[in-house]
Amino acid sequence: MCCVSGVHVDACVSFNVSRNCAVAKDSLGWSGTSPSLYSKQPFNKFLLPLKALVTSTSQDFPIASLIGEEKVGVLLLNLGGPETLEDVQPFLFNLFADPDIIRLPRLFRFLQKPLAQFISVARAPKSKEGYASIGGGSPLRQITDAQAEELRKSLWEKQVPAKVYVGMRYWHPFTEEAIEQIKRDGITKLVVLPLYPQFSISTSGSSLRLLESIFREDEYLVNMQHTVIPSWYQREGYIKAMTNLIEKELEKFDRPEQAVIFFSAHGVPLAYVEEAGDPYKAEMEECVDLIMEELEKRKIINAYTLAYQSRVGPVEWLKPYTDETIIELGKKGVKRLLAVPISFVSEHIETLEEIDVEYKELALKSGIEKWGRVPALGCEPTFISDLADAVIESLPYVGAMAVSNLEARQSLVPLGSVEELLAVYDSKRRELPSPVTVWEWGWTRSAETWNGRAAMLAVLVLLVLEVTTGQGFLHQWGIFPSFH
Ligand SMILES: C=CC1=C(C)c2cc3[nH]c(cc4nc(cc5[nH]c(cc1n2)c(C)c5CCC(=O)O)C(CCC(=O)O)=C4C)c(C)c3C=C
Ligand SMILES: [Fe+2]
Repeated sequence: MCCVSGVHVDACVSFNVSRNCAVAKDSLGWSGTSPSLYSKQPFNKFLLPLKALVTSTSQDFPIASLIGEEKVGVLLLNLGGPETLEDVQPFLFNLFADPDIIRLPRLFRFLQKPLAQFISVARAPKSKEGYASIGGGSPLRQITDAQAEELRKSLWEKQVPAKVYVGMRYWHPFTEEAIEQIKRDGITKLVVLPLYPQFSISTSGSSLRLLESIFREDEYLVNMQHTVIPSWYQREGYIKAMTNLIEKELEKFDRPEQAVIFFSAHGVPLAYVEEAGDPYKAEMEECVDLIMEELEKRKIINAYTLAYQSRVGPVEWLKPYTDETIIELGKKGVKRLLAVPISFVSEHIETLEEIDVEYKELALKSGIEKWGRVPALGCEPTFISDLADAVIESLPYVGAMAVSNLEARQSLVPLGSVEELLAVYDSKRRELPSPVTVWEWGWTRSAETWNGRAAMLAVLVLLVLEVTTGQGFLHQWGIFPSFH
């Protein structure tokens, strides 16, 4: 680790990220994308000296005195997934109606729902095929419920009698449903824990934004003390749990030392990182670096790489892309590949279908002879116990003005209230270009409102015609077939 407690973290992380990319280049001989300048990201306010984060344990806190008569709740935030094939289109509608997934210029916000309807109907057949091939629906709800139950048990074993709730962003149980239950149960202290190890505007950010709007409108919630753990990829327990899984899968190879460790993260449009200040890429690179350091401590020094999967639409997403990288590695003569899904802690459609079927097939076609895949963490005990520790370590800051308070800034987990966390990235945030290009028509902010609206309505009519007839300019340009 290059970071020492007390060293200013901006400098520390940007050094770490650059070094990380250099290692990837050396070990595989191809150049990845250049590292983003992390010190320019607005969200780094919440990053803390890494050594402190990595070495923390729950034993540092007098737990009983923190809880007292309070009723503690933990709200796990997650994406949600369609449980049946009939759910697929409405699930996609909810996803594309989210301005953190498709952000239209202010002038065109009124088109968000029609556009979501259009894209969800267009995409549903392909998505349904994917969900049909993994058993007819997403396993996310079941796995997240099991994680919530294991987390509850772990907290109770650590003398924290908390209730754990699941709030999904795009499907049942919706965040609103979880909040209603939290109110019925009379929770007085709430820890908000997004189940994404790395922060992205499109995932944790979106869930927190929704939560903020719910909190703002509700008298009970406005007064409820809460804190948020926005990302936790740097925690020792998580890093060790991931490393254990990788080590175990490597042992299944005939010559483990020759397997390339292939971290595959869910992508985001490049503009999220470069224009909107999403810390996702920097956090991902640092996470991979920490796992590789832990492997090195165990004398495992395999070559490795990080690529991004699951892009939607034809705009540029984070690179290198997983499919192109697999082909590249095959050309370079790599014969053994171990895929490691890194951005999500449950099995889901993109591990079970995209990685296990599509990328495996591509790898075998590209000359890879032995393919392995690390399972998602699910209810792995080291991981669950570490999540419980993260919750316990956050308790002293529930209700405190964490971010503006020096003590909290130096705390063991990065904390902040929902409102404060969002304020930080909103302060610099510009409009996010949509991952779908249909609206990118060179409209300027100064364009006349009504001219613009009339033209966009005309486009909408064309789009509706295209969906209903299956023919038109988007099909000709291959825009629909390029959805993942
Ligand atoms: C960290 C993880 C994820 C990021 C970042 C993310 C960004 C992102 N996703 C889409 C579009 C889709 N995502 C879909 C499913 C899906 N996405 C994630 C995670 C991240 N998404 C998960 C875990 C899942 C699967 C849920 C499940 O049911 O198992 C889908 C639907 C599936 C499909 O049709 O392929 C879409 C569409 C965008 C546009 C985006 C960033 C802007
Ligand atoms: Fe996604």
